[in-house]
Amino acid sequence: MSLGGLQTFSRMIRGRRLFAAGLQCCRCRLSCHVKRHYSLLPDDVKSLRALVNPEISRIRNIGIMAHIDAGKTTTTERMLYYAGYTRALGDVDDGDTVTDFMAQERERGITIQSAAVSFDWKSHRINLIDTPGKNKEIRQLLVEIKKRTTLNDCVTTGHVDFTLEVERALRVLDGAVAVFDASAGVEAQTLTVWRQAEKHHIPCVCFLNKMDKPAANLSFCIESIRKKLKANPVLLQIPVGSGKNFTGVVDLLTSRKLMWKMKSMRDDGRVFEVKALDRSDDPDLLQVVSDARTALIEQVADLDDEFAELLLTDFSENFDAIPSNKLQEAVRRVTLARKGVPVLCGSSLRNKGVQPLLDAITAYLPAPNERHHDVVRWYKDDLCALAFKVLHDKQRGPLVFLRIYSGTLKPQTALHNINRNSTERMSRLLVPFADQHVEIPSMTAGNIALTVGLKQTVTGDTIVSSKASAAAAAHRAQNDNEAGKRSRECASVILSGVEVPDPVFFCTIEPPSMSKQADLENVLNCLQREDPSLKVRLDPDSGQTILCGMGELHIEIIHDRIRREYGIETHLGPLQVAYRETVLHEASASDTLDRTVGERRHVVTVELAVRPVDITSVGGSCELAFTEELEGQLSAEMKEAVENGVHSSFLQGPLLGYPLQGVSTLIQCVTIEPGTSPAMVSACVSRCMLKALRLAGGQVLEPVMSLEVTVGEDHLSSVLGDLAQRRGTVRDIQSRHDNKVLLATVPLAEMMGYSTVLRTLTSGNATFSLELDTYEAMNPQEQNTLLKRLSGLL
Ligand SMILES: Nc1nc2c(ncn2[C@@H]2O[C@H](COP(=O)(O)OP(=O)(O)OP(=O)(O)O)[C@@H](O)[C@H]2O)c(=O)[nH]1
Repeated sequence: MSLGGLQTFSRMIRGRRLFAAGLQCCRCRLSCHVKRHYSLLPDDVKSLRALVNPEISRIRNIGIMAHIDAGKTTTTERMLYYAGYTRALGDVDDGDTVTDFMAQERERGITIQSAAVSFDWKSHRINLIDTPGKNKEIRQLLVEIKKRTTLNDCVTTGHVDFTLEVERALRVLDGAVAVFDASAGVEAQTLTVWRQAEKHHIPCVCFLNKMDKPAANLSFCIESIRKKLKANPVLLQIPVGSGKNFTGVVDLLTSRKLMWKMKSMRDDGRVFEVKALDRSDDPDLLQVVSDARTALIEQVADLDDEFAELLLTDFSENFDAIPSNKLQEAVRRVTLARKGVPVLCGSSLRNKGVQPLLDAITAYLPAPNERHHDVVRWYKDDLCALAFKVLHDKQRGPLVFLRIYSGTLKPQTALHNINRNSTERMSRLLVPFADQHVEIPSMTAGNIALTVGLKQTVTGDTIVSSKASAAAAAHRAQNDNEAGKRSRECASVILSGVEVPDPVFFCTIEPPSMSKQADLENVLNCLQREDPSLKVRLDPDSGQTILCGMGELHIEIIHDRIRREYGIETHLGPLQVAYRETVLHEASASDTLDRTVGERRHVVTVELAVRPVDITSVGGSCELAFTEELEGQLSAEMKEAVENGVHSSFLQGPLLGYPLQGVSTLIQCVTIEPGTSPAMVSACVSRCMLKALRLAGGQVLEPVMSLEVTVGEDHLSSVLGDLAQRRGTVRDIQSRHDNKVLLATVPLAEMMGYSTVLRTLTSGNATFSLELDTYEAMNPQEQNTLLKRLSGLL
């Protein structure tokens, strides 16, 4: 239907609304006035061992996104309870919920790691992948960090520390539930996660929680979804009563009242009454429901041509008579096409409205086979899975969470990891149930599995059944691509994992005694496999272990986990900014290495040139090339030795020993006497590189962050003044309601203590987030100061 057609249709239906309103819509449903009592639970808690592979169309892989304190954990707990997987209602305020299972989380009442939980609801399998909440973690961790002397003057990097956790969870979701505090509407953090979900084209359902609060406001929330999220809210329920008197909802699809008539404060809300609206109901409610239902039909018809056609052909006399299943099918299409988001309401804490939310998840969010995954088709029915989380269990070793995209996973089989080019044996296959795991004999496409025995797999790796299967998939991809743009390499059949940003901070980490060094190394290896954004390296000069992370909180959490989970008390050195280096000019150098080791003489001569390249055009990396002549002359072994020599020089710049960026190297001549070892070739190349880099003149690059500050107009000028002193550049100042949103870039090194300063400047009325934007050359004066400071002269 054309836009004009839709508008005409919309006008038509608006005209009808006055005519068809109120009683008529109730009358047509009088026949359904059967009072029923629903108990959605079997008497006993379900046996987890009864879990079997569900049909793919009945699987829902979903996540819950929410602003701090919106009620994500409480809602999850209610879902598990009503689905029959927990006997008692968990309470975040008592710290006994199922999904927050790490010790730190229990103690702090926060959700750091994504935990996956599987449960069944009305013959559907729901795999709930927890997307971690951010601001509360940051706030609580800051309180702890402030208590420590070493990190007193700290930098907070806002969302940056945790973006990867959320991205990782979103990557494997098919749908999401956005939980809002109905008295607050859309808040800043939801906005960030919502944008991330949009990037992954994830269909969503909105749940307006906390309808029991006196300040809960339905129309305000709907407006904020429309305005702030730029989404199209499709209201499916009308709340009955408000504040303390919120007792249930009217389902606009069926015009039935779902009422929770609680007998006491301890009533768990399992049983609720479902009753068709009738004339005995409050006339105001009848009117509101009638208007809202007509508006819903109108809105859905505007968004879905199939529904609009059905209305105009079969129900043109009475739009309101459209069967609820037809309306539901249309809402589903609208949701899957991301043209609208169904909105429901309830109060998880008061045990109202969660069962209809579960119904909505199964009714509107997509099954795994309704989502498009680019690479998966090349595998046909072969196994293709993505490792989206690695955890370490003291008894069982690494536990790898896999999202299976195609094929079947069975325990006691060898699996091939394309990213690591390694094959390893998976010993056991489990269904994840927070910190309980249930063993099962096989798992099919669309599911979330937990595996034991994969020791090399890292978060983000693609797992297939064998090397041959990966090659067959690559072959299919190659054949299918007529233009032949796709390479024959495995890269084309790797699922896109999570992009790992470069770490911006680092610090030394020391064990309490040298005897614990090996244990610490082992722990750091485990942690790196869990979290690819954590980098660990050895300082070649001091021999110290260096932790590199996304932000102070990131490093602090790692520090905390080493202590709690592995029992090692470590000492962190001061946090330092991860600078980079580049060169200013082109320069050439040559070098000869002539060394006799034992009986053997090694002689090699190298000539090479380095030059600066635009750091933005090469995405921060360095380039290496050989002259055409050399390409033909060098053996594969010697070529690799030369490459190793160059790459090791890229890791340590000549000025301060920071990694190089934006440097292009051309190997012009390599002459190697027979008997020379590859290690000597690498050593000579590294030495020659150092000469060339020194001749080319060094330049320090510093991480520049993009900063977003939300502040009241009264405090804007003081925030701007402070930013100027921090070498900040203001990009834009936008208005958001009564606040100003300041967008700027600022060197990370200048952000020490920013959260404290901002709090003081604005009397606590500002929030900010910080993300790595780019690396930029420092001006000569700043660079000199830095060089002096780092060499101890200042
Ligand atoms: N009044 C009211 N309070 C609620 C409701 N749901 C949750 N709460 C309360 O809100 C607070 C936060 O609830 P949580 O479930 O921890 O929220 P969360 O979104 O999981 O929090 P994070 O994981 O830290 O982001 C707790 O004190 C809950 O008791 C509700 O429906 N009504």
